[in-house]
Amino acid sequence: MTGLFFGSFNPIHNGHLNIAEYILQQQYCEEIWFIISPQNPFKQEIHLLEENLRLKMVEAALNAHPQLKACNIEFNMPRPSYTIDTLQKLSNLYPDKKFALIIGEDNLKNFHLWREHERIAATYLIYVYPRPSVHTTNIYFPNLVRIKAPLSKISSTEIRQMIREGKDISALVPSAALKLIETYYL
Ligand SMILES: Nc1ncnc2c1ncn2[C@@H]1O[C@H](COP(=O)(O)OP(=O)(O)OP(=O)(O)O)[C@@H](O)[C@H]1O
Ligand SMILES: O=C(O)c1ccc[n+]([C@@H]2O[C@H](COP(=O)([O-])O)[C@@H](O)[C@H]2O)c1
Repeated sequence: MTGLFFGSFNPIHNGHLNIAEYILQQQYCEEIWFIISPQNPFKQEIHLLEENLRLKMVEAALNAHPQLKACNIEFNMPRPSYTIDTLQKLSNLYPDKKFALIIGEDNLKNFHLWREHERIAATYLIYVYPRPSVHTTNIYFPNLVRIKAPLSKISSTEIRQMIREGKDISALVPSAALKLIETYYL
C-alpha cells in the first residue's frame, strides 16, 4: 500500500514526520508520498508560501527516509487543489499501485465538504491520524481506518507564529529542514 499524505506543508513539521513514521512502523503502508498542495480549497492563498519553497523544505526533511517521498504532481494541475482530481491522475499513472489517503482528524471533520467525498470514500482507504481537540467519533464509513497513535500538538500555524516572534522552533521541525524553514518564513 502507498500512503498519500496530502497537505499544505506550510511548513512541514515533526508532527507530519511522526505520523508518516508511525504508519510505516505499524505496516499500514510500505511507502508514503507527501503530496504538496499548492492551494487547499479551504485555505486563503495569502497565508501560503510559494509551493516550490514548500516542496524544497519537504524534500530536505525526507532526504534520509527512503520510504518517504515528496510529490509535486499538483503543481501543474488546476487550482484550488481538489484531491479527487489528483487521486484519479495518480491511479491512471500508476495502475499497479494501491493508494490510501492519510489525513489528520481536523480534515476528517470537514471531509463531507470535499469535492466528490463520497467517491473518494468509496474508492480509497482513508487513514485518519488523531489530532488534539478534534472530536469526530460520530463520523463513520467502511473505508475509514482510525490510527491509534500518540497525539502531537504541533501545527504549521504555531511554527509560523513562533518564527515571527523570534522563538526557537528547532524541537518542532525536522532538523534537515530547519535552516530553510527559518530563512523562508523570516
Ligand atoms: N499534529 C498533528 N496531528 C495530526 N495530524 C496532523 C498534525 N499536523 C498536521 N496534521 C495533518 O497533516 C496533514 C497536512 O497538514 P497541514 O500541512 O495543513 O499542517 P497543519 O499543521 O495542520 O497546518 P496549518 O496549521 O497551517 O493549518 C493534514 O491532514 C493535517 O490534518
Ligand atoms: O478536494 C477537496 O475538496 C479538498 C478540500 C479541502 C482540503 N483538501 C486537501 O486536503 C489536504 C490537506 O490540506 P491541509 O491544508 O490541511 O494540509 C490538501 O491536499 C487539500 O488540497 C481537499
